[in-house]
Amino acid sequence: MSETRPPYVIDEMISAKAIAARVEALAKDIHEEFAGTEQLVLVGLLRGSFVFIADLVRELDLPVEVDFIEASSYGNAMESSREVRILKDLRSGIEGRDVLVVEDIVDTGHTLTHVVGMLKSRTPARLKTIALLDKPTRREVDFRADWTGFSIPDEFVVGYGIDYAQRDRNLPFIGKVRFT
Ligand SMILES: O=P(O)(O)OC[C@H]1O[C@H](OP(=O)(O)OP(=O)(O)O)[C@H](O)[C@@H]1O
Ligand SMILES: Nc1nc2[nH]cnc2c(=O)[nH]1
Repeated sequence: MSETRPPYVIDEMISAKAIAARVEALAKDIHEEFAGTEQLVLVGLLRGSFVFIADLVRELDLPVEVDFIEASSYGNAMESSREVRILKDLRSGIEGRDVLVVEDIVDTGHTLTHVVGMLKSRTPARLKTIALLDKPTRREVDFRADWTGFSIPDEFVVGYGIDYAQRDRNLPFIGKVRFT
């Protein structure tokens, strides 16, 4: 789909080392919050969170179940459609259970607002959210994750699971896209 992507370079914004240190610290917070929970359900939002959840879960010394929802609102574009489509739902029921939704980035806030609303209607015991990145200046709806890795400026970012038109998810760092 290269026709949707003009030429660009990627400038590193957050190094792989800084991400690893932050994920380790976040895992300590999660551990404190959910210590004693019988089995925490980690819900990763595909596709962007797959790297973050993989690193986070390996830092958690808790009984966890891992499940996924696939949500999409950007397609191959750089602007949100504001219409969140659920392409894949959870396999497990979450009624009466503790749930942590794991997201890569909160931008307009539409994706997590939609997903949290949907999951709350299933009456979990506790539902919390964690996002690696937050772009607070872009918010269009009132949403705040319970834990955030890094607050970043209004730049279009890629790497560590996050794509530009399905590319660059495999970069080990977070970088900003700069058109050339
Ligand atoms: O706060 P918002 O403006 O709603 O944006 C955040 C969402 O946008 C991206 O998803 P995308 O729709 O690109 O799907 P993907 O995760 O499969 O790349 C990202 O992974 C978040 O889920
Ligand atoms: N790739 C990418 N997807 C997003 N979705 C919402 N914000 C962003 C961003 O900065 N980069």
